[in-house]
Formats: sequence, C-alpha cells, structure tokens
Amino acid sequence: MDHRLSALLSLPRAEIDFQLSPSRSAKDAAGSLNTMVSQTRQALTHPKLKVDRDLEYGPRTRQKIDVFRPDNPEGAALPCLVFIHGGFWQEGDKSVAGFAAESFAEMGWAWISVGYTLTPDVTLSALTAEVHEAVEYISSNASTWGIDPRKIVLAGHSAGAHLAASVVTDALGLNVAPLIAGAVLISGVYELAPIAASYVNDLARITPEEIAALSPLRQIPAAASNVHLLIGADEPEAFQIQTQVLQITWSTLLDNLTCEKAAGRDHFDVLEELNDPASPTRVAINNMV
Ligand SMILES: N[C@@H](CC(=O)c1ccccc1NC=O)C(=O)O
Repeated sequence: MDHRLSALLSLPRAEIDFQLSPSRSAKDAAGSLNTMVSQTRQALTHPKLKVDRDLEYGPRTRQKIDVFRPDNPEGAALPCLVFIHGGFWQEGDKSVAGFAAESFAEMGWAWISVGYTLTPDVTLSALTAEVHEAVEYISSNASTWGIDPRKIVLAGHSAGAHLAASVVTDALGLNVAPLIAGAVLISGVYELAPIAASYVNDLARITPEEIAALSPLRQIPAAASNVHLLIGADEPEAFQIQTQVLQITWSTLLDNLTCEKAAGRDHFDVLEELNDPASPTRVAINNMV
C-alpha cells in the first residue's frame, strides 16, 4: 500500500471518521443533495426528454435503472453517460442520480442512473456484482433505447466511483471492462483498508478478503481504458490522497488518463462540474466517445 494511504490507517479513529464524513466539512451537503434531487425530479418529468423509468436489471427491489434521452428522430445512435451514486454503499438511491440528465440531453447524450442494493442488506461483493450486471444489461439493451453500445461512459461518485473503478479492473472477472468506452471517477475511494477501519464499516461490513479483492488500487485496470478523475480541491485529505495515488499508479498503466482538481469544490458540489459544458471533466467525457 502506498505510504500516503497507510498513513491514513494510523490516524486517530475520530479523525478518520471525520474525514470520511464529508458532509461535516462541506459548505452545504444537504443543500447540494437537495438540488440534485430536484434536478433529477425535473429531468424525470421533462417534456423534452423520453424517460424509461425503473427498468429491472436484476431480482432485488433496488436493481433498477432510469433511462433519459433526448428526442432523436431517426438520428444516429446516442452516446450515454451511466451514473452510479455514492453514499458509502449504505445510503442514497437513484433519486439523486439524474442531476445532469437534462444538461447531457442538450448535447445529444442519453443518461442512465443506476440503483443498487445497499449494505448491510447485501455484502459489498454482492453489491459490486449488481453493478457489473447493470453494466451488462445496459450494454446488451442499449440499441433498444437508441444508444450506441460502443459509446457508453461509466461515471461514479465517491462509493460509486469505487464501483465504476471495479468495472475498469474487472474485479469479478466478468469481462465487463470492454463494455465501456471510458470511466469518470469522481471523489472516489480506491483502497478500502482505511474505509474499513472507520465508522463506514459498521454497515458496510467489508471483510479482509473483500479489502484484498475489491480495492481497485490492488488490481490492474484494463489496458485500453480511458479514465478521467475528478476531485474537489476542498475535499478532506482522506479523499485527496485516494485520487492522487490512483492517478500516480494508473498513469503508468494507461495511455488515456486525465484529471481535474476543481477549485472551490467540496465532496458534493463537485458534481456540478458535470452540469458545466465547459468543465475539463465534460471535455474529457466528450473525448471518450
Ligand atoms: N455519511 C457520509 C455520507 C457520505 O459520505 C456520502 C453521502 C452522499 C454521497 C456520497 C457520500 N460519500 C461517499 O460515498 C457523511 O457524513 O458525509
């Protein structure tokens, strides 16, 4: 483990718990999340968007996706951003996860938000399998929604970025990495040991075996992957370090790795970068398809 990450393990428990509670240092976490809920609700009922809601990709109640797409009469198949929400695998749902669907529709992209079962109702391994199944389901059904299966970009925030990174490394050996054109990893966690040593594990219950098998930093990303990292400059050090170490480690393994550190952004309002057509992150996403 990189020394910057192992240093997190020797922090006092209260300090690591504080840093891994980004709502406690963000400007207005509740406000940011409320805004995302309203943006999502607005997209779900937007007159200019076609929405297929609650499509089931697996047997559990939360295994559903929402597909948003712009009106595209006889147009070419659309590129699509697939978004995995955060919440340390134990909170949140896809009601926050359509926050940039309208903005992406304006540039001719479809958007899919992914629901998944939370811990401790399932293990982190089972949760990861759900997300990999969602990627397979989206890839094989893309053309029925007018989406080009070769132009699927997978994005995730925080714990969702961990899940998206697990697709890039094919953590479960399901060969899902080739199904995506690129991955956007936002404020994620890529080494699980410091997370398992915090309050997060009261519910996430990550085992030592899962730390080894499901930490993206302990695996190899598929060589041809396009990856973009995004982090807010105002996020806690425990998140900064995760992104820094992933950037350093994967830059030697991948040809197409880019990174945006957004000034003045915290763990939650950093997602507004996806709503800004001029942000380096939006430019990187466009370059992936
Ligand atoms: N319990 C955490 C919540 C949290 O970390 C979080 C909440 C919503 C979306 C992403 C989050 N972080 C990682 O997944 C906190 O206190 O900030």
